[in-house]
Amino acid sequence: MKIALIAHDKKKEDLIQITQKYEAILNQHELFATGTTGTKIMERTKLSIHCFKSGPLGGDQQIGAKVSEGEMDMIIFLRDPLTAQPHEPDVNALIRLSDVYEVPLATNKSTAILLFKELQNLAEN
Ligand SMILES: O=C(CO)COP(=O)(O)O
Repeated sequence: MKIALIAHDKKKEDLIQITQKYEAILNQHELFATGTTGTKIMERTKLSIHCFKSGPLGGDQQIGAKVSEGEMDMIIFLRDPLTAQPHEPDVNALIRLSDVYEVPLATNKSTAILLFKELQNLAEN
């Protein structure tokens, strides 16, 4: 599967920790990320990730373009609901496109873990 990993700054540590925990299963998939998120995950895991631009510089839109082309199967987007983002329209556009194309998208850690567990189930069965 093609999986996008994105986290706002205050959620990056959470995303790093769950990617570490599920590294073995994520390693079997093709990973994408916004720039800073992907770089930080690669620093702390052995995962190989294709990094797009940083979110505020268009990375969310690049991932949205992949969704619209049928080139993204799952998105983990740990949003910070308590901090205003300068690129809020881009964030909303990506979430909207994931609904348009029915791409599973997790916006918090609990849902992300459920999706990663499902990846494990799919690999075992
Ligand atoms: O802002 C983001 C998503 O909206 C994340 O971008 P970075 O991974 O570049 O910090």
